[in-house]
This record gives sequence, C-alpha cells and structure tokens, in this order.
Amino acid sequence: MHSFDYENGSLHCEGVDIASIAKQFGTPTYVYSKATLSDHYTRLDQAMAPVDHMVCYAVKANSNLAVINTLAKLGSGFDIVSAGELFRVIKAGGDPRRCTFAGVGKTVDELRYALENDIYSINVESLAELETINQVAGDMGKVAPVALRVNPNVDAKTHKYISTGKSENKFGIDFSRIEAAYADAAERLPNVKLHGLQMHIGSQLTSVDPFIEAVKKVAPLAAKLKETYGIEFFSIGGGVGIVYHETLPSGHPDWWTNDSPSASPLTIDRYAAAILPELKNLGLRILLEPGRLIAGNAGALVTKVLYTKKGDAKTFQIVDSGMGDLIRPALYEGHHDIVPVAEPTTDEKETIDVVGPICETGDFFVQNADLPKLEQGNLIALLSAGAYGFTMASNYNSRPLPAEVMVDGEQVHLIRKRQTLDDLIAGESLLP
Ligand SMILES: Cc1ncc(COP(=O)(O)O)c(C=O)c1O
Ligand SMILES: N[C@@H](CCCC[NH3+])C(=O)O
Repeated sequence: MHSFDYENGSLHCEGVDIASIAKQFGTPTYVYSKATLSDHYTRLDQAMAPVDHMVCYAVKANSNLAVINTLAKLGSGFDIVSAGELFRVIKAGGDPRRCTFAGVGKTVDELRYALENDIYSINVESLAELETINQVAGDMGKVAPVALRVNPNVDAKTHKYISTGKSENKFGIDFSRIEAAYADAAERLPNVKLHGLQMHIGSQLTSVDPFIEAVKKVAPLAAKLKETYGIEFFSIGGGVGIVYHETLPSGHPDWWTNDSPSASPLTIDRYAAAILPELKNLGLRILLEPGRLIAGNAGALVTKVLYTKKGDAKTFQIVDSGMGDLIRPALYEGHHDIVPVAEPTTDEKETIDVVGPICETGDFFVQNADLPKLEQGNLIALLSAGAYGFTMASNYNSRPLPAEVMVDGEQVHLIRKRQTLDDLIAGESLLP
C-alpha cells in the first residue's frame, strides 16, 4: 500500500490534500500516512505467521510518539538503541517487555534503565559490554536477559555506510568467536540469562540473497545454542529495502509488487517466502527488526520553492528545507523522488538542482534531475521520507526542526509542533 498519489490535480496523503496541510501547518512539514504504517506492519506480521514470531519495529527509523503508538496498538514490539528510544516507547504506550536493546555503546545508566523496565532482551555487541551487563544486573539483584549479536561476515550489498554484517564493521561479535562467548558467559557470568541470538547485516537491502546467506549460515548456530543453553529466540534483524524510485502508484497500478522496472525486487512476501524455510523447524521464536520497511514509504517531506536561480552552469530551485531536515541525499547520496504538489499538466521538464538554504555545497536533494518545471512558491514533496528523515534531522544553521503531521483517512493530526526560535536556545545560558 502507498497512500501518496494525485487526486483532482493535487497530491494527497490518504484523503487529505497536501496543499491544505502546507497551508495549515506551513513548510517544511513531514506528512505520514497512518494507513500505510499499519498496512506495512500487518503485512509483515501476517507473512511471518507460519512461525512463532515478534516484529520489533526499529524505533530509530521514525520515533515520533504517534508512530510508536500506532504500531503498539497493533501489537508491535520495538527494537531500541538508546535510553531515549526506550523512554519514547514507554511514553507512547509501548510495552518494554516487548523491547530489544541494540547498540555497540550502551552506558551503565542506559543498561540500568532497561533492566528497571524489564525489557525483553539486551542484544550484546561485545564481550566487554557483556561483563558490564553482568555487573550492573548483579548490583541491581537482577538477572539480565541477553542475546549476543553475531556478525556473520556476510556482504549485504548495500551502501558501505549502512552495511553492518561484515567483520570490518563495528557491529556484533565475530562468527568465529561467538560460541566461545556463549560458553564463557555460561561459565562465568551468573547475572545474565542467555536468552537468544541476534544478527542484523545491514539496511536497504534490495535483494533477498544476502538474507538467505546469513540465515543459512547462522540458523545452525541458533539450533546449537538452543540445545546447549536453552536460548528461546533468534532475531534476524531488519534491513529489508524499500522502493525509492517511481514511488507514485499512478501509472504503476501494481506498485506494491514492485513490478516497475527500476523498483526493488524485494517485497514482504518474497522476503518471508525466502527465509521461512530456513527458520520454521528451529523451534525458536523469530524476531524481526524492520524500520525502513514499516515507515519509509509512509512519509513525505513537503517543502516550498523559495527562489529560482538560473546560472551559467545550472538552474537551482532553492527550497525551504535542506539537509538539516533530510540528510539522506547528503550522507548516502540517497534518492528521494521529488514531485510537485500541484499535478503537472504538461510533460515539460527542466534540468535542475533542488537545493536547501544551508551553507554546505552538499545541501542538495537532487542534482541535474529532469523534473517538471517549478516556480517560486510551488510546493514539492520528497517521497519515501518516513524513515531516517525526521529522526536524523538537526538544528544545523540554527534552523528550527520541521513540523510532523499524521493523516488518518480524511483527518490530519499535528503530531509534533514546528520548533520555535525559543526552542533553539532552550537549555543554553550566558556566562554569569
Ligand atoms: C540492530 C538493528 N536492527 C534493525 C535496524 C533497522 O534497519 P532497517 O530500517 O533497515 O530495517 C537497524 C538499522 O539498520 C539496526 O541497526
Ligand atoms: N539511516 C540510514 C540507515 C541506517 C540504519 C540504521 N542502522 C538511512 O537513512 O538509510
């Protein structure tokens, strides 16, 4: 499902005209579709029904309370990576007992907070961290439920900055060392319970092959650990990629099956069909940690053309949003389809750069792209921006963070106010 498309000549999110959202809430604004979020979660949950499983939405993709709350109501668990994310889950009505805690650098305070809230599992990324968890749990008179994260040394064939399952990446414990780590923990660390095994090989994977390779390599280990230490779950992480090109369903009636030529060949059904045979006889609970898959195509960033500048080399459309609000193009050369909110009435195109107001040459959304002609005051939407959009936003250049709204059918709800200038200096003080 994809809830952004043209209706009556204007881009809509579900039943709401995006032009009206811009009028009411200003720009730049992130717009999310509740139906799409729910649909993505439900499809994955249903596709995994043949095995005992828990979907733990990766909060880092989009941590707005309304997003977490929407998924919590559907029964989602959550994969968190900081005390801040756990705090958000709790505030949004999520259940800490359905939370897993990832990350290579958890602090003692964060571990305490997680244990106080009885989270489902701490996913451990190094032996040094495991020692600290044992210590912290002992001090609290608790036994910490842990899973070790195995680094299977599998190439996820994604951008090098978001590959996590190769030995040279900082994540997890090497496959060659993992059994010894379980043995050592079982022998020496009385305050941890060896509860599961976890892996996550990378993000925005567009082929199922690396998932199959990793699952084939690690499932026998999971079976062995179940036998030896009685582990109960195997988390296969997240990473399922989404379509970033040709993201409007108009003209692509079969959008979800990704049959358009430039689209990702990976769908929820193909993913589930490929991995389930490797998992279903393990007798372990299977955990999944999707982030982008749930939220990515449920969101768009709406911005306005402030100025058009024609130069010797290029035409720039300068918009009121930039890398501070959506850093993916600058950081990973990530692509987001850009569409005018007013549906173009001709096929006329212009080769342009869409750039932001920030003082960085890297502050662009697209370069040398053939896009419909734009003019000062036009609204545009950057699609597929629901994951790693707002959560990676910053106040660089002292620009207030954008507003976030969620559309539910014909209704639009403000789910985060635009920051004010006062918000920018909150907590700062002058010297006495
Ligand atoms: C441990 C862990 N789980 C899950 C995710 C979610 O990844 P994705 O949004 O690609 O599904 C990430 C981020 O890559 C992660 O680091
Ligand atoms: N933030 C990245 C993905 C990293 C996922 C977190 N491990 C992106 O926007 O594509």
